[in-house]
Amino acid sequence: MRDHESWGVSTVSTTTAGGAGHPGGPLDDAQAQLAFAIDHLGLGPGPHAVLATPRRELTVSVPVRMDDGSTQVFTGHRVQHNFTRGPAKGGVRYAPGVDLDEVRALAMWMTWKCALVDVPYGGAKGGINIDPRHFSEGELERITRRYTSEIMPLIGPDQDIPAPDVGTSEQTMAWMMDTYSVNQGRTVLGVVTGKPVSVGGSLGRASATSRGVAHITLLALAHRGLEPTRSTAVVQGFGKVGRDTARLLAEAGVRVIAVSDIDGAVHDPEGLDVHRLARHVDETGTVTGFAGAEAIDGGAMLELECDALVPAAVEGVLTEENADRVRAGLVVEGANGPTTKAADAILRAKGVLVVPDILANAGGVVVSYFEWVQANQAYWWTEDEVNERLRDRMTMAWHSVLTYGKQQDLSLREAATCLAVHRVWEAHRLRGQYP
Ligand SMILES: NC(=O)C1=CN([C@@H]2O[C@H](COP(=O)(O)OP(=O)(O)OC[C@H]3O[C@@H](n4cnc5c(N)ncnc54)[C@H](OP(=O)(O)O)[C@@H]3O)[C@@H](O)[C@H]2O)C=CC1
Ligand SMILES: O=C(O)CCC(=O)C(=O)O
Repeated sequence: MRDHESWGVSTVSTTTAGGAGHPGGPLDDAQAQLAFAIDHLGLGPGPHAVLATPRRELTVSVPVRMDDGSTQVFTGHRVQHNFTRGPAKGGVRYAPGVDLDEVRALAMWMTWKCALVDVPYGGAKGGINIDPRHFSEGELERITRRYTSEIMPLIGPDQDIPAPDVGTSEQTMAWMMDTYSVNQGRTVLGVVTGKPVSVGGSLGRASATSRGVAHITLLALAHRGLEPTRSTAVVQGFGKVGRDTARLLAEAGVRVIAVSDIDGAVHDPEGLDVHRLARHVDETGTVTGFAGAEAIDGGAMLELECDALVPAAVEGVLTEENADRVRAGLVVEGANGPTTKAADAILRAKGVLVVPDILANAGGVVVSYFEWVQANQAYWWTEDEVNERLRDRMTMAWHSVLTYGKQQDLSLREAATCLAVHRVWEAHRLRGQYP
């Protein structure tokens, strides 16, 4: 691994970095989950301080020439929470309001997620505070290339491997891979995952997160004694995760009664025709206005009676304010951090089974791992091979969380976090990295 000091990358001290974050914000919640696991596992203040603190953080200015000739300077971040089990891994987010605390929380969740599904990575996340909808394709390309250049000291196929997240795409990853490769003077396919298949992406990666979410939803429904064809689902978000989750659930026979995007929600108690809805979104850019469905408020949609509610958009949508009105039997977290700590407690008290993000949406990073393995070996698997191996990993993770939760009388979130923290700390201990 390159010496980050020699690249001028700032490091962080345990006293300043990775604190509690905004009260009630994602970092606050992530830190509370870690504190619970540390306590439950009987690990002391030393392990707690190590795991509460990102190993590296980099904040960069991204100056970019706009189409009108002006120059704008954006702020980007890359946080590596942990890389004790392997290179850091995690997505890059382009969204308004992205800040260091949000990226810190998302990076910590990546560490637990990778450990839980036992891929040999640590956790990282990156982001730029922009609304990508307000920029042309050319501007997005220039923003991406400059951001990649600025975080270059941190990333690399053995160091930190970015992937798509909210507001980024396969195309973003192709630009990142190209920028990195041009600087190295050779093509480095393994530097990012979630690339287009024609430039070293994996078959099955585009729908992998959704495939994992749908598979876990079906396992959770079965756990509750529910047949897919007698079940209903509501999906928030119709992007890379939500859209295929809705499709795959519908293909499994689940009645998807409502979906939403940032513009609003559409509802049909008889079940939406998800394929027709996807065509409508391709034509109009939004789920709203879908013929034959009732338009409803996106917030009200979260309170519809259903068997499985799948928040697959942004964090902090199930809160102290609305959790008591949730009428779903299950919440399956397609998004990262959609349920606040307060909401989690309310849902648990109501008997709602919450399948946590680090389990439910881990399919993306599982197939990112497969993509990295394939790219490093320059040998490509069939889509069926990818999907089958993904399914096995997700099933294994589900059963291990369920079993540990039952044994220890823990919620699924508590069980998943404890299992993951235990694995990460075990790696620290075996490597001799403990205070
Ligand atoms: N992509 C991946 O592989 C993985 C993603 N995740 C997580 O899944 C979540 C979604 O990511 P992804 O699908 O990639 O992101 P996308 O940017 O592809 O899609 C986000 C979707 O959420 C919608 N949205 C945004 N804000 C709201 C809101 N307030 N109410 C309802 N819908 C909203 C967007 O609407 P609109 O289309 O109108 O903009 C869009 O449909 C994030 O939490 C991400 O971290 C987790 C694991 C892997
Ligand atoms: O595919 C990856 O590497 C990470 C995806 C991601 O950002 C996530 O799981 O939250």
